[in-house]
Amino acid sequence: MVHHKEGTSKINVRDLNLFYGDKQALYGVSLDIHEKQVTALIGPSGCGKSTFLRTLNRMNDLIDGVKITGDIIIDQENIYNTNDVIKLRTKVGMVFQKPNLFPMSIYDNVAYGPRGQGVRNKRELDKIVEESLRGAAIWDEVKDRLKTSALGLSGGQQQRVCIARAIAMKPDVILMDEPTSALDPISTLKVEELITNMKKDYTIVIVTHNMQQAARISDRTAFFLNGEVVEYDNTDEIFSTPQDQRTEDYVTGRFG
Ligand SMILES: Nc1ncnc2c1ncn2[C@@H]1O[C@H](COP(=O)(O)OP(=O)(O)OP(=O)(O)O)[C@@H](O)[C@H]1O
Repeated sequence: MVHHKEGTSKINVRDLNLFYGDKQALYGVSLDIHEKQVTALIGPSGCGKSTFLRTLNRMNDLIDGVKITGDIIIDQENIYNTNDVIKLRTKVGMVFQKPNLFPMSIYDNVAYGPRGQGVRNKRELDKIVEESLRGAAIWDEVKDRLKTSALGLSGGQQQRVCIARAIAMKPDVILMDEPTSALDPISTLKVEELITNMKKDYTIVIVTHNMQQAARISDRTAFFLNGEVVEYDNTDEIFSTPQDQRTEDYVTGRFG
């Protein structure tokens, strides 16, 4: 018998199909993502991991000709039934593959979202900026240069400021699309440590090409192939005793 890790489900995906025009990219995806866990999405290039990740905060809405069927329920609410996409993206934040800070100061980057939501009080903004940078384990490195350009930081530091910028919006869920693929090994380790610490406060879904990374940091892993979820289970199970031959072939490096 398989013992599933404890956890309350935060996101329920049911029979999700996604089409880019005539081309179907996701086929009948159903899975539950658990609260305050790290869920990793793995699979070969082009299998639909990023597409799936982006459905969770409706980032695909921005692409012409996308059609989606099925349900994604977050906290009992079908996210495709709401008109308030801004609120959804506040609750479900995102960190991209390459750090994408704005050409402004570190402080202004982190304060950008809260200011947009109407926070004007300097004391309050200072507090949010400090808490967010602390939450992203970068405060000590930047506290003396908050007013300098964020683009002067190293790539690894910039990625942690991107995480701080996501945290500043007080999200429940943080989506990360290969957040360490542009980073050197030491920065990668720092971001992995950070993700591990963040799961006490956030539900994290991460796309990664790095299987060691999925094994190190995630609680659950979904293996995607050709737009389908082949297997979804506790990460330990996926890497030690996968049920499907295709999962085994992939995690042992026989293809991909
Ligand atoms: N904007 C788009 N328009 C049309 N097709 C797209 C678009 N974005 C992705 N696709 C196609 O959808 C499929 C899934 O792509 P997706 O980027 O989700 O895969 P992935 O598993 O994240 O790949 P990778 O690991 O290389 O990032 C691919 O066939 C891709 O070519």
